[in-house]
Amino acid sequence: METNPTEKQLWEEAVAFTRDKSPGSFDQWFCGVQFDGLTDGVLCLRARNEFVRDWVDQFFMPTLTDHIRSRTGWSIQVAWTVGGELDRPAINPPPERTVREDASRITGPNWPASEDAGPASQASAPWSERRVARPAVQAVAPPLEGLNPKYTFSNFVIGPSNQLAHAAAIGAAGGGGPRHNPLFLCGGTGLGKTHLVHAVAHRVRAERPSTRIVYVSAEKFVNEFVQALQEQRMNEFRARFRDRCDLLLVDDIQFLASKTQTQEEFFHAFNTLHQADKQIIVTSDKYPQQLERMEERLISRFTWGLVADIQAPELETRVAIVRKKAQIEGIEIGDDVLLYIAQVIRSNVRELEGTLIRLAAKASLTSRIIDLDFARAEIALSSSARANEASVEDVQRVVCHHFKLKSGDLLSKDRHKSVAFARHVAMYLCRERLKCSLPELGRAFGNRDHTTVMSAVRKVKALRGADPEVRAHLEALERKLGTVD
Ligand SMILES: Nc1ncnc2c1ncn2[C@@H]1O[C@H](COP(=O)(O)OP(=O)(O)OP(=O)(O)O)[C@@H](O)[C@H]1O
Repeated sequence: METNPTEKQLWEEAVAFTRDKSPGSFDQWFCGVQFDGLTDGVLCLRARNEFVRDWVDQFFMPTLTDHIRSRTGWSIQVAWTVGGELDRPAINPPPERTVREDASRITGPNWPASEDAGPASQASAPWSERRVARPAVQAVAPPLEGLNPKYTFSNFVIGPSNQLAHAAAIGAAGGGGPRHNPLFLCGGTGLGKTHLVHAVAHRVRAERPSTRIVYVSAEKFVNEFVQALQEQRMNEFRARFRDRCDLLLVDDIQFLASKTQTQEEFFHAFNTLHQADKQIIVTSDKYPQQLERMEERLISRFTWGLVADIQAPELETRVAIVRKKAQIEGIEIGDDVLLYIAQVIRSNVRELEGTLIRLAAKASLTSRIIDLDFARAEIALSSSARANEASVEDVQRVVCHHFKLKSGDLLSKDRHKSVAFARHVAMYLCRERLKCSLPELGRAFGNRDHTTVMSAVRKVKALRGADPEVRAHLEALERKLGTVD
């Protein structure tokens, strides 16, 4: 097919732009792709086989078509032809390379080591055969944005508080045991939900590298959806979350609250994947039934598989977690100090970890060893310093983070139960800890009357005595604000 030079130029620019991001892997795949033209926003490409088409489509096309779109303003659709001779491949294959060399070339920061390159016996095959030999390329999982390399199953400490969630995650990763679909992981902040989701992704990438994994936070899902709507790229968006996905991992689903259109879109993606028996894992800070401003049909789907909760870890698990983190970070610390940290920080693993890292940093700066006296003094110091330095804004920020609200929610007119509760808690904490006057607090919380503040403070004080859940929230918040006792 003859191509207009300008269009060809656009293609070449987009190729160069995309190639820059990961030249090794790009070359590996694009020697199996040919440009057949770009007309009226339709990009015609030919792929050597379906495997190459699917891979390129999923991992390179979004960047490539985005680039053309940004240069032209066109909405780009890709039309693939599969098979036939490629007389003008996008990248010319280098004539003399061994498979092992090729594999080491595609090993970048996000790529597994070259032992994934496939059998050495292939090294003697000609490039033209090797480049389409599935094992050589299939053994390398594509990059997956946002995964923490330390969040693996082997770095996860199992205890009574999380063993169900852990076993279910192993099952969802295909590691034996029952597989539940969807798997809904829920629990308070910093208890390891994201860690388990990343661990599933790492395990699947290592064991079944051709699995197409999509990992997003619910917030990112919303943003991508809105952007796709604005730019009229819904087909592409739907393809990403429905057709080109074998494993969907969505963190913090509670973020979809009130976003009805996004919920609708997520509902359809969920159904498509579920019907095709594609694994879905969702995390949330609440049980499905407690999700507010979420469509009923979505809530009911979340309960189709397994709802596995994670509770705050018990003392033994906390000690084991601090020990594991110390090993991972290479921090020398005695058992008595481990126990002390685990005793004073009770509700949140993220905080446990933060305390350990802070102690290690301070010890190294002051050339001290981390003994019990040092740990006691430092933890007390940082607690009171945090308490003294706290301002109304700090309290509001910590409360928003704890209850997963947006920063403006506490000052808004939103009277929804969960927002109002968080607002009352924040007012209570400011009054108790910072000794602010009632009118001062009224002003700081969206110009409310001082009587509103007074009744909020009274209400929370009463609930603290009567309701263990409220007490647990307050204790967690106070620890975050600096009272570790
Ligand atoms: N059982 C565990 N073993 C080892 N590390 C853990 C465990 N549980 C939590 N962690 C660690 O605690 C930190 C917080 O965990 P994570 O981010 O997974 O929490 P989360 O439940 O997703 O919290 P949030 O709801 O705030 O996003 C991470 O560094 C994680 O590695």
